[in-house]
Amino acid sequence: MSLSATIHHRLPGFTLDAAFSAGPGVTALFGRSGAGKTTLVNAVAGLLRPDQARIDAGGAVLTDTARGIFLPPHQRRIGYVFQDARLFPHLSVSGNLEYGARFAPRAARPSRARYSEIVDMLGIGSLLDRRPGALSGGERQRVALGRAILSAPHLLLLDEPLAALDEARKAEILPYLERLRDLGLPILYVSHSASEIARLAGHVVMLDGGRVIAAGAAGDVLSDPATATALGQETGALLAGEIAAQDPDGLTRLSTPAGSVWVARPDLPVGAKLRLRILARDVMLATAAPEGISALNILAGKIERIDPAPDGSVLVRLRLGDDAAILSRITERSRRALDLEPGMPVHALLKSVSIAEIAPG
Ligand SMILES: Nc1ncnc2c1ncn2[C@@H]1O[C@H](COP(=O)(O)OP(=O)(O)OP(=O)(O)O)[C@@H](O)[C@H]1O
Repeated sequence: MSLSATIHHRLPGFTLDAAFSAGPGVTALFGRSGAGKTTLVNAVAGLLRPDQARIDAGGAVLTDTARGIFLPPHQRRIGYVFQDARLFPHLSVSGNLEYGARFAPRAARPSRARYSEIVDMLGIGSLLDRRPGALSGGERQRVALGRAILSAPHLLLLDEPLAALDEARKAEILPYLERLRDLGLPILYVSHSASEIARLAGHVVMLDGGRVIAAGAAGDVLSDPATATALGQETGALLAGEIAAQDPDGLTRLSTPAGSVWVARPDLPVGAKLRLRILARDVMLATAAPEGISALNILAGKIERIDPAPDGSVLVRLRLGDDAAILSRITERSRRALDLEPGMPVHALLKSVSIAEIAPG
């Protein structure tokens, strides 16, 4: 199942002109406030009738303005979860879930076993008799996710599902979103948070001013300097790694396409796969292999490009081996002092490396 969309829509003072596709797993829609994310998601859901558009999902044409096709929202097989759960306050949790199931076409209506499986997956079994007013924000979102999944959708649209939650509730719900992702359904996930995206998304579509400015694998988009304006201090790259060894001094060696990286020991076995996030502001550069320095993680690479960053610093993109790229944010003064140019070999000193995600399995 996949989604492909080309949408052109004019609002007073704003034009959405975007084309993108999304396959199974999470595709993050990312961009600053006012970039057009909600307008785009509403067009996919059929809540907005675009001026010109073609939107296909799993072979079905949802919108094709050239042929006068516009399926109403309830016929699109799309589950939509908003920032605020929007549960029916007068129905119990089970009433809300059953309402979702009623939207599934007869042939796809969830069985009792499927219903229980989803209730268990979201950890809401003990809440079934309660009304939404008696649930925490995180619980309400889990019920809203359950209601959406039980409608047997071909596609899930999650519009900032964690935005209204505090950090503790966010941390509580993220593992459920990971399980949801692993169901293999395409999920379009609108978020402002680079760390959520680093944790959940396989693909990223970056919007700015109603246009797609970068799209592709999360690692490629997040290390694309074009995305720095939207990401600000959160600009940083992803690096895939696998636990290679647990050293006796408490550090763990990861093998990555860029070479070995050491992190404080995560409680995981050798062979476990991880996704590391390396913020551009945490990467220093040296033109010669540094000696007498306490930094553990020093990777050799080559400068691919140098771009001015919005805050007056510069972003240096380094290629590290065939399969990895990271960004370093340095001052223009340092760039000049080191005479950095594309093509130069350099050493990257990683001041900090965080684990963005532990791959399932
Ligand atoms: N019904 C409308 N009429 C006129 N302008 C609108 C309408 N809806 C949205 N806009 C404008 O379209 C632009 C995109 O809005 P949209 O809500 O899609 O952005 P967004 O990326 O989802 O923002 P946020 O992250 O703040 O939710 C904004 O400039 C907004 O003011």
